[in-house]
Amino acid sequence: MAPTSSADYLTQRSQLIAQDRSLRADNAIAKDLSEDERKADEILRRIRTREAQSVWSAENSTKHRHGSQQLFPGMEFLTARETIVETKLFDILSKMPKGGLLHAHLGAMVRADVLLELALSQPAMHVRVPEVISKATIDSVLPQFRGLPQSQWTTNESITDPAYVPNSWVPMKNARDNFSAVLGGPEGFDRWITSAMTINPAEAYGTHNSTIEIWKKFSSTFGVSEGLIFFEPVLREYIRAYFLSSIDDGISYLETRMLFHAKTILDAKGEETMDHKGFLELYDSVVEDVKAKMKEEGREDEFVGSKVKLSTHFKSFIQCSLRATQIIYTVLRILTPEDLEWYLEDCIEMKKKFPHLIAGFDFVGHEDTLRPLIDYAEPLLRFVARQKELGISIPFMFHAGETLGDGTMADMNLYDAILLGTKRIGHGFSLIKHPKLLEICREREICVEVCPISNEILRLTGSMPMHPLPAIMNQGVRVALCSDDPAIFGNMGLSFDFYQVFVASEVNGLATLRTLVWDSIKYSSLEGQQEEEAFAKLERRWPVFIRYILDTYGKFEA
Ligand SMILES: O=c1[nH]cnc2c1ncn2[C@@H]1O[C@H](CO)[C@@H](O)[C@H]1O
Repeated sequence: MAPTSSADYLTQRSQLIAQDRSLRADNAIAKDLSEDERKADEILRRIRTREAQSVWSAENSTKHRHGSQQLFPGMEFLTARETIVETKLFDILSKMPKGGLLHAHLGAMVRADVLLELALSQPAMHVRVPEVISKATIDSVLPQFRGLPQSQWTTNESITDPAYVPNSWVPMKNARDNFSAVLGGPEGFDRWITSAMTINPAEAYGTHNSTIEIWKKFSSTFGVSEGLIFFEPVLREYIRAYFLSSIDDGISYLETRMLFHAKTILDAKGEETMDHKGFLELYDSVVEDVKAKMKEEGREDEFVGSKVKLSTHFKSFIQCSLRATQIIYTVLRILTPEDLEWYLEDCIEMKKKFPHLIAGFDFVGHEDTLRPLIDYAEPLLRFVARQKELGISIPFMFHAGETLGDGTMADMNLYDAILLGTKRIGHGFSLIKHPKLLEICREREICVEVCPISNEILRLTGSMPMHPLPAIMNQGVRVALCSDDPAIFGNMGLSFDFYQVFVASEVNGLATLRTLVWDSIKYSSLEGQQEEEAFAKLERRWPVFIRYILDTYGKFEA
């Protein structure tokens, strides 16, 4: 009905806004904030408004060094990063307990400098290149690393000496120590390797500014880092560093995608003997180590999955089945459907051996250019039937719709993911184009693992204000924010992704943050007592976070 007075108009306006937002997951929580949370919400909003002016406005743009010439909230992350870390809002978000990280690729979870240090401590680690490294080749030639068996260790000195024999192995430490002074010496070596394992703003926003081009660079980083990571002594410390740095950012539960494409990993002797079972044992033992360390430090609330104390005779059985499920078994979408069979069988075997560790199954790799899900429908349907027979459950957690396409193979993956019964959707960037799928996701609570910074760096969006996330959230689809490949993008932890999302929408408030955090546990693989434990830990930590906001910023930002 047309409004009859200005009071009536305002009432109708409020109703219309409320209706429009009624589907949002944070809607109920927004009405249910405690007094302290309401104050914290006001502070957050005020800081956001002030920093939009004091930090992210045109007046500051001249200070700005790389990439885009303009500053604005939610702008290109690689250009904005050093500014973000100085803001009050970032300080607050970095203190927030984040819940779970549900979309993360193991091969890209530890900072390049930390990985380099871990690898350098191993005398077995060698490097080789197809050409001598010089000013002319350093920008195009990529190194290959490998932990060699002792019988194959070399005493070669340098990969920058003109006498270097192409493709011969050089101990990594020698290659670094003797890296030519013209190329910056040992620090030049570190810079070279780091830039081969990360994406910089000149690439993302200049030379590789399209999804196809940036994916070439992105894929090449994995080729360099895998030789450093997948060597048992490094891998063990790498996983530990991944857990501890995540915990430091307030992440208390990790559901990690591990690529099981290679059938073996190098053991401590440099031999290819560590099979998938060996890898899962190693992962498990690091989980236990980290849990023990957190317990020792009285920080059990910061990491989920500690063994539950039970006094019944079921104790040992229940302890064993109650540890956190943590690994999503992934393969590359280059496999033929025939080759996939071996992996599906292997995945079932691993699930039987490590019921607490295997949380799901997924395909990885560039959706725009590699095989679509429909190619695998038959073996996947048999896989589901096999699980029923065996009484086990390995839900699909498919990457789907990580694309700008409309009706393309990658976009169509969304239909297959949903028909195949996916529990969550990885990325779902193109989901917003599909009204029926949005409705299904909302009704079946298929949570979308949204990776905002990844999407921006891989050029699906120019900046956060252009990202479909607000539209997805307004449609009532459940979301978990995720970092995807932070070692490559520089968005370590989850604080950066939360930051970019929070500044890019005026609707977002404390209730949004709370909902995203709680949903990251609700839509994780945690169930029953473990899920309750995770929520209980969050309930204890959240008020400490709210107190921090009030105590640190309450006076100044009132
Ligand atoms: O966002 C992504 N979409 C699809 N595949 C990915 C993404 N991030 C990483 N990988 C793929 O995962 C493997 C390492 O586990 C790499 O092959 C990489 O291409």
